[in-house]
Amino acid sequence: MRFLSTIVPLGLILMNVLVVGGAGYIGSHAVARLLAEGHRVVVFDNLSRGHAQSVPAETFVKGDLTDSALVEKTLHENEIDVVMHFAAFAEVGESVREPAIYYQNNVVATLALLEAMRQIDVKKIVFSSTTATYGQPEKMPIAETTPQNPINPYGFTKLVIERALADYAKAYGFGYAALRYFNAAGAKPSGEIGEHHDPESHLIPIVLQVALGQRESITIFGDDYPTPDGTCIRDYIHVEDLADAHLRALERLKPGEGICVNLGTGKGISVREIVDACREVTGHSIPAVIGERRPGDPAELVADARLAEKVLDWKAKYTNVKDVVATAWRWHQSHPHGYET
Ligand SMILES: NC(=O)c1ccc[n+]([C@@H]2O[C@H](COP(=O)([O-])OP(=O)(O)OC[C@H]3O[C@@H](n4cnc5c(N)ncnc54)[C@H](O)[C@@H]3O)[C@@H](O)[C@H]2O)c1
Ligand SMILES: O=c1ccn([C@@H]2O[C@H](COP(=O)(O)OP(=O)(O)O[C@H]3O[C@H](CO)[C@H](O)[C@H](O)[C@H]3O)[C@@H](O)[C@H]2O)c(=O)[nH]1
Repeated sequence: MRFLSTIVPLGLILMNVLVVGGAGYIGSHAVARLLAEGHRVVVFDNLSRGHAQSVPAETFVKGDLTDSALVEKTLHENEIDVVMHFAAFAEVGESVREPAIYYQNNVVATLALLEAMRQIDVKKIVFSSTTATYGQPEKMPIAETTPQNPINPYGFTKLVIERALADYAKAYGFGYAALRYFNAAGAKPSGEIGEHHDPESHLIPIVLQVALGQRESITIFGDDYPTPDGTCIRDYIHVEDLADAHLRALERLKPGEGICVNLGTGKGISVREIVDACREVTGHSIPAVIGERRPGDPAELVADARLAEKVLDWKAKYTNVKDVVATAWRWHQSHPHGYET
């Protein structure tokens, strides 16, 4: 007999959730939140870019998405109700240099996951999509009605899966959410878990590594963009706000329907402003040098997140970038080498 989701008072439905890529940065924060809410969680991750220490050991299954037998077994034995899918390669610059691994891991491996789900009749999924599916729109902020024209392979791979999910919803009755995150940032305020990529490519952790004395300076990739201070503008969304949106999406999945929403704060912050915020939070001078533009980088990406407010009843709680940086700084100070002891 299929283990039915437990219905507890106050209408909260507890589910069996498979978190694919749950040992990564955003996934581990979602896992912590799911467990805190009482859901039953199984983390499935090949640890290619994640850390077993970031999730409770009893929840963890090591495996690759392309190992269909293992994915099916995990779905079946744990009577999974819904999948949260974070597993992917997620670096714009790397995707330009190495598109093959992006198409393989983000497209081929995800299609294998969808097939395994179909085999076991698990048809609910929350998918990590991205702003990168929009490319460089002419108008800011970016709404969900903005055409999706990616300008780098990473964005294309995520758009392919959004389209596949829409078709799987229509043809097979999948219920899905494609959450288009803007730039994930920050860490759990307790400092227990946070961002650890090796090598690190994301702006805030790199700037904080300068403050920790692990790098001499931060290189700003281009100061000749058509933005007020010449550096790229992004919308930095706290990882705890992302986790919150996932929980809300989970409760709203319906067979045959898709929820496609932006997750951002609606505020654009330049690279220089991030460096300044890090200087203020850490009290370190953080030397910055200007370098070449990084291929594949759009000048400006800012969310119009009003649809998420309407559909998920969700709004970013962290709206001041200094508060976001402060949580990241707590994590980096307590874990200067990330999850490595
Ligand atoms: N970080 C951001 O700013 C951002 C923004 C938008 C969207 N996203 C998306 O959110 C998701 C999570 O991003 P993140 O920053 O936490 O990345 P991450 O690299 O920290 O986490 C990804 C996890 O997936 C695992 N994984 C990768 N391929 C796998 C496979 N084939 N089988 C099993 N496990 C596999 C990795 O080991 C890692 O633990 C990604 O899908 C990414 O595209 C991230
Ligand atoms: O050493 C650095 C690192 C980054 N940057 C700049 O800082 C900004 C942010 O760069 P990140 O690498 O931190 O993030 P991206 O905007 O490239 O991409 C992130 O957000 C995207 C969505 O907007 C994707 O989803 C992607 O997965 C995620 O890594 C960019 O303008 C980048 O050029 C620097 O100037 N110097």
